[in-house]
Parts: sequence; structure tokens; C-alpha cells
Amino acid sequence: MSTSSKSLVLKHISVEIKGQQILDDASVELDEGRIYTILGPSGVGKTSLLKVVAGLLPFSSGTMTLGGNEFNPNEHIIGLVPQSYGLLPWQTAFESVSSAYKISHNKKKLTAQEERLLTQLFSDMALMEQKDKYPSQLSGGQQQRVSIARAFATGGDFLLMDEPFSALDSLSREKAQQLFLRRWLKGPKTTLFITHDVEEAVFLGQTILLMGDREGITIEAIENPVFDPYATSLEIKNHDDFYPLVERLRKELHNHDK
Ligand SMILES: Nc1ncnc2c1ncn2[C@@H]1O[C@H](COP(=O)(O)OP(=O)(O)OP(=O)(O)O)[C@@H](O)[C@H]1O
Repeated sequence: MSTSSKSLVLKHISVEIKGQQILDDASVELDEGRIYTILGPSGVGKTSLLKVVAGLLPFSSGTMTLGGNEFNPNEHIIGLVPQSYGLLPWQTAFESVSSAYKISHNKKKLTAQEERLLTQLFSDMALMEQKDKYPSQLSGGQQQRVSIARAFATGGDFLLMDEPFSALDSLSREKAQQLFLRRWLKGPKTTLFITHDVEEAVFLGQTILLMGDREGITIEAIENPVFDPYATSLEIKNHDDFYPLVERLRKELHNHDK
């Protein structure tokens, strides 16, 4: 894999909380503007890795660099999509997205053009009819799409997604995956996407990171030959390489889980 000028490189990252080793010697290189899906057994440290990149979890040793310079997450705008939507009950969908935009862009009021851009984002996420609804009036899939719209609205170069679609039924999930890819294509950000679903990892990941724990964390980067953000999930599933790759990943995950 070639190292792009803005690669985010984590080297020998270890995290300790109260004497307990949470992440042990993890190294990975993330090229700019690619989607990386992360698979790995429960408890291996996927969320911890994401939190390190987000600056929410300090590491005790190792280095994190962007384009060769020290990377301090607090100096960057990073879009985060948690598993549990994270919407405030008193904000409508549009208020939620526009307030995230205003905070990250240090603005008090939206200009007419910014209002149009955010409206386009709602349209891209198939949320136009939900703009003025509160979270309690939205389905899980709609809430999660608002959460994704909010992460896109913050701008910035990084998007961190922690099992964002795990609570959705399969139809809502496929719709959310497709809408996410369409929007991502408009401005590809370096994306880390944790999932427990092997097929989702193959559908969404340009590179699939397989995490294991063998005398320290291992992260195997697998280039995905079937990745095609323009294709539907059915087209991807019909690709000759799709099921062999899914099978291989399932086997490797099973081996790591022993
Ligand atoms: N705040 C914390 N205090 C103590 N231990 C923690 C803390 N956060 C995580 N851990 C431990 O660190 C390890 C890695 O947790 P992490 O949540 O990163 O794993 P994961 O791979 O995301 O798991 P899952 O797939 O189940 O969500 C686990 O053993 C977990 O119990």
C-alpha cells in the first residue's frame, strides 16, 4: 500500500486504564480519504482504537502522526457517529445538524448558502420529511441517518463510526449503508467504521482491518477487491469474489476468537 502524504499512522499504541492493558502495541496506517472497516472479536479493542484517534482516550506509549507530523486529535474536527445515535431530545433533526455545523465552524447563525448546503445534506440522507421532527418522532434508522448527517456537517477530514447500523433492521441498514456511501462520495473522508457484520465490512470497506490479539494487537489490512461505492448491495453480493472473501473473513475471525 502506498503511503499518501496525509496518512494517519499509529505506531505501537498502548493504552492502560487503572493498570489494565486496554490496547497493547497496536499499529496501523490509514491513507487519506479511504474507508476502513474494522472487524475483530468482542473486547479486542476496536472502540478503544477509535477513541484514541478521536482523542477521547489517551495512550500510554506509541506515536500517532499525520503526514509525518505529530497528530493531536484536539486540533482537528472529527465527525463521530456512535452506536446510540446521540441525539438530544429537545432538538429537531435540523437543529441537531445545524448546531453541530455552527459549533465546528464557530458560527452563531447560518448564511442562506449554508442553510442550502445543510438542506442538501438532508436530501442526500433521505430525511427531507423528517427535518423538523424530534428524536422521539423518528424511527431508529432515521435517527441514525440524522446522526450521520451531523457527522458530515461538522466537516473535518475524519469520520469515526462505531457500529452505527447495528440496531437497524436489515432493510433500514441497507438503505443507511447506501446513503452513507453516496454522501461519502461527494467528499471522501478518511473513515474508520467498526462493525460486527462481515458482509457490511465487505460492502463498505475499501480496506478491511481485521483485529486480533496475539501477544499484542495485530491489525491485518485486507484490500477489498469488491468495493464499489457506485454499486448496490445486490450487485456487490453477486460479485464472484464477494462470498469467498466473506468466508475467509469469518474463518479468520473465528480463529482470532479462540
Ligand atoms: N473504561 C474502561 N475501563 C476498563 N476497561 C475498559 C474500559 N474500556 C474498555 N475496557 C476494556 O478494554 C478492552 C477493549 O474494549 P473495547 O470496547 O475497545 O473492545 P471492542 O473490540 O470494541 O469490543 P466490542 O466488540 O465488544 O464492542 C475490553 O477488555 C474492555 O473490557
